[in-house]
Amino acid sequence: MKLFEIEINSTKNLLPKDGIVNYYAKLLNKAKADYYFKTLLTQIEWRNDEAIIFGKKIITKRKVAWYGEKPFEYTYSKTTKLALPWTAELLELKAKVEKRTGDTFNSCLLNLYHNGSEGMAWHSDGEKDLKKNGAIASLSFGAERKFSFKHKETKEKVEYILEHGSLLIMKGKTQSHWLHRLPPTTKITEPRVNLTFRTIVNK
Ligand SMILES: O=C(O)CCC(=O)C(=O)O
Ligand SMILES: [Fe+2]
Repeated sequence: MKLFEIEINSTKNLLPKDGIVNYYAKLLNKAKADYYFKTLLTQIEWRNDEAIIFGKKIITKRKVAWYGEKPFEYTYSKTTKLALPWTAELLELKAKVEKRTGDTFNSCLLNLYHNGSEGMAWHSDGEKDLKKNGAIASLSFGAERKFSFKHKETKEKVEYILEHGSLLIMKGKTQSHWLHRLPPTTKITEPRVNLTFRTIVNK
């Protein structure tokens, strides 16, 4: 009975319409999630992100990194990044995610939020470098944070807590119809690392 419930929960669509989002609370057990969290914090080449917003260059407190199977260029918020080669740990995590989802990925964007004051504003990940309607697999480590979706036309909202060691998949038409964000919060003082595995189309 328990197994059956877990099965249903993990494959259920969290969105009511216009896209597909699945959540797996425990892709990794606590010990494995702790191990990857610690390793990623020290091993990844974290850099402050630059973005051009309303024509002004800003440097975010949040840190980012971009890895992939080739030195892909990835452009968003009018800035371009060149992917670093996979690390052993990122390849292990990619394999786990691919096994669970049945999708394949060739790159990963990583975000480090030092505490709840750092977040990410409403956006969708439909940049033209990304495969159209391709799955995006989001792995979370560290502090539990709220993650919100907002429908672009109806403004309908859906919110979930992303747990340590969890996997969230966004696929189908999700990016065309929904925005998502990581809201800032004064309640969280601990860091969080997020990995989004993506598919960049070859140019
Ligand atoms: O940190 C998160 O959970 C989301 C990150 C995100 O939306 C992105 O990198 O595009
Ligand atoms: Fe995103």
